[in-house]
Amino acid sequence: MSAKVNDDLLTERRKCEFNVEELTNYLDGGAQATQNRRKLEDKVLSTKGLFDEVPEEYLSHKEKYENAVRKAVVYYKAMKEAEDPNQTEQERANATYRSLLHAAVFKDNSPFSLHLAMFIPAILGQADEEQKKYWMKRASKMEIIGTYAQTELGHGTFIRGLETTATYDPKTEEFVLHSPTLTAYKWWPGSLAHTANYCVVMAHLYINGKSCGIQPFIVQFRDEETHQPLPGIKLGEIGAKLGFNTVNNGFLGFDQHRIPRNRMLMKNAQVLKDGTFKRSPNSKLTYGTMVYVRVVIVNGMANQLARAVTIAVRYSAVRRQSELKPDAGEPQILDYVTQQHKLFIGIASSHAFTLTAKWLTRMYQKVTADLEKGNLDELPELHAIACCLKAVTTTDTSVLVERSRTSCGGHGYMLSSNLPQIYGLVTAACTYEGENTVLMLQTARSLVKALEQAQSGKRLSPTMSYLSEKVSSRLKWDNSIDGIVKGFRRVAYGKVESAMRSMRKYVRSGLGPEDAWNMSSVQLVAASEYTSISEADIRQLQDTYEDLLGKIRPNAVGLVDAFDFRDQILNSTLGAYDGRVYERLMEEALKSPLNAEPVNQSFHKYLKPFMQGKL
Ligand SMILES: CCCCCCCC/C=C\CCCCCC(=O)SCCNC(=O)CCNC(=O)[C@H](O)C(C)(C)COP(=O)(O)OP(=O)(O)OC[C@H]1O[C@@H](n2cnc3c(N)ncnc32)[C@H](O)[C@@H]1OP(=O)(O)O
Ligand SMILES: Cc1cc2nc3c(=O)[nH]c(=O)nc-3n(C[C@H](O)[C@H](O)[C@H](O)COP(=O)(O)OP(=O)(O)OC[C@H]3O[C@@H](n4cnc5c(N)ncnc54)[C@H](O)[C@@H]3O)c2cc1C
Repeated sequence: MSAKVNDDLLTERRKCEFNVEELTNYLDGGAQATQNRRKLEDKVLSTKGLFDEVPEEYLSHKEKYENAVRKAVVYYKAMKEAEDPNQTEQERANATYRSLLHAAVFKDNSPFSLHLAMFIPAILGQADEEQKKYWMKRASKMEIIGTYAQTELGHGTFIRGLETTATYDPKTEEFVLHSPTLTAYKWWPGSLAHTANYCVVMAHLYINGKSCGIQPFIVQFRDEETHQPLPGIKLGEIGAKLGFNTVNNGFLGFDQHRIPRNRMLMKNAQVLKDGTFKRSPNSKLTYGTMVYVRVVIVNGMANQLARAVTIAVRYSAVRRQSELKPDAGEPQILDYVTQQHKLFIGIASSHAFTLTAKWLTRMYQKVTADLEKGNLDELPELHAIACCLKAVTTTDTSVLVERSRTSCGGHGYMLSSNLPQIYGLVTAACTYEGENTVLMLQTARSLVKALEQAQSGKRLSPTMSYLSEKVSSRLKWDNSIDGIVKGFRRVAYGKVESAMRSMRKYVRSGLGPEDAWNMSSVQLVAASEYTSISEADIRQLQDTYEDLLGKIRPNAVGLVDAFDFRDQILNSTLGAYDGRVYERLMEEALKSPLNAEPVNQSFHKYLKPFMQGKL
C-alpha cells in the first residue's frame, strides 16, 4: 500500500493552474520522449544491486570507491540491456538528455564518468578514421576504460604550459612520454587512479628538438590482464575532495614511457614515420573535446538545478514554521515571499538553462559539421559562447543550489537531504573544464575584438550583433520583454565599451597591452557576464518581480512536479513525492551505525574514566 501523501502537498497539487504532464512533455521534447525516458528509468532502476543497503555516507573513503565500482558495472550493463533496439540514436539521446538516472545510483558521480564524458568524445574528435574505428570498438564495448589526462600538478588553465613531453624517436617510430618534474605529473583526471587502463594524454610534442605544440596521445598505463601499472608509469589517487569522492581522480607520472607512433591521435595534426610534422589547420582544434564537454555541462546544470529546487520547493510546501499573522497557525514556509524569492528564480533559471543548452547544442552540431568540411569560420564564436555559457550556468547553478539548501534550514544541511552532495557536484563544474574566470576572459577577448570590428563598420556574428546596435543611452526601461532585452543590450554594450575605454586609458598611460588587459580584467569579466542574461538586472523591475512571485506561488509545486524526477533520482528525505519528510528523516537517521547500540564503546574506553578523573 503506497504511503499517504502529505495533506499540504495534496492541496498544492489541487491548486495548480496548468497541466503538469504537458510541461513534462515539453521539457522532454514530446509525449513519446517522456514515455521513452520513463520506460528507460523503470527498466534500469528495477535492476538488483544498484542501491546501497548502508547509506554510502557511512562508508570509508576506500569502501565508497569499491562500492561505486560495483554499482558502475551493474549500472552500465543495465543501461546497455535497457536500450531499445527499435529506437533511433536521437530518441535514445533524448531519453537520457533530461534523465538524471545515474544520480539515482551515484550521489557523488561514477568512476566511469570520464570514460563516457571525455575519453570517448576525445577519440571521436581527435582520432583519424582508422584510429577511430579501432579504439571506438574497444571503448564502446567497455573492453578498455579510459580517461582524459590533460591537467598537471603545476598547470590546469595554461595548456601551452603543460610540461609532459612526447619526444618522437624516428629510429623506433615511437614517442617517448616523460614527466620531467613533479609538477609535470598528470593530476586530477577522473578514473585515473585505480579504474581506467587507458587515457588520452595531452603532451608537448617535440621532434628533432623542435616544439610541435600540445598534441593528444592514447596511452595504455595499466596491464589489461593484471591491471598492474606498466613499466615507467607512476600512479595514485589524489585524496579526499569536497565531492566527486567516487570518481577516483588520480595522478600519473611518466618515466621515459614508450608508445608506438600510431598512438598519437592524428585527425588534426600528423607525424609521419620519418618524423615529418604535418600541422593542424588550426592548433585549437586540439582543444575540441573541452568545447564539447562545456556544451554538455550547460544541460547538466539545468537538470541538477531542477533537482535541487524540486527538493526545496516540495519541502517548503510541507514545512510549517513561525507565525505570519497572530492566531492563524504556522504557515507553510512557501508562503513567505522571501522563500519564494529564494526558490522561484531557481525554477526559472533551470528552464532558461534547458532552452540555452538546446540552442548551444544545435550551434555545436552545426559548427562541428562545418569543421568536418574544413570550414572553421564559426569555431571562434562557438568557443566564446561555450566558455561564457559554461561559466555563467555553473556559477548561477552553484549559487541557486546552495540557496536551495539554506532555504531548508537545518534539514537542508543533512546529507540525507542530498542537497550538500548536489552542491558538491555542481560547484566542481565552476572549476573543471576551464576555470570560470579564465573562460569569461576568453569570451571577453572575443567581445573586445567584436566591438573593435563594429566600430570599424564590419558586420558581426548574430550573437555579437548587439555590439553594433547604437542603442541610445537615454533608453527608457519598460516592463515588456522587449524592453527588458533592450535594457540588457544597453547594459551589455556599455560594459564592453567601458572595459575597452579602460584598456585604452591604461595604454595611453604607458602600460603595454598585456598589462592594460590585466588591469581591466575585472571589467572584462563583468562584460562577459552580460553576454547571457544574469539575475541581477531583474531586481530593477522589483514591482513586476514581486507580482510575478505571487502568480507563481499556487503553481510552484506543479512546476517542480513537471521536472518529473522520481524519488530514487532525488535521493532525498526532503524532496520525495509524498512529502513524508519527518518519517524519512527518522528512517535515515536510524540507519546510522552509531544507532546500532544505545551506549557506544567510547563511553567505557574514554568518557567514563575521563569523567571519573582516571584519564
Ligand atoms: C553536475 C553535472 C554536470 C554535467 C556533467 C558533464 C560531464 C562531466 C563529467 C566529469 C567531470 C570532469 C570533467 C572535467 C575534465 C577537465 O577538467 S579536462 C581539463 C579542462 N581544462 C581546461 O579547460 C583548460 C582551460 N584552458 C584553456 O582552454 C586554454 O588554456 C585557454 C583557452 C584558457 C588559453 O589557451 P591559449 O592556447 O593560451 O590561447 P589564447 O592565447 O588565450 O588564445 C589563442 C586563440 O585561441 C582561441 N581559442 C582558445 N581556446 C579555444 C578553443 N577551445 N576552441 C577554439 N578557439 C580557441 C582563442 O579564442 C584565441 O583566439 P584569437 O587569437 O582569435 O583571439
Ligand atoms: C572535480 C574536478 C574534476 C576534474 N577532472 C579532470 C579530468 O578528468 N581531467 C583533467 O585533465 N583535469 C581535470 N580537472 C582539472 C581542472 O580542469 C583544472 O582544475 C582547471 O582547469 C583549473 O586549473 P587549475 O586547477 O590548475 O587552476 P589554476 O589555473 O591554477 O587557477 C587558479 C586561479 O588562478 C586564476 N587564473 C589562472 N589563469 C588565469 C588567467 N589567465 N587570468 C586570470 N586568472 C587566472 C584562476 O581564475 C583561478 O582563480 C578536474 C578538476 C576538478 C575540480
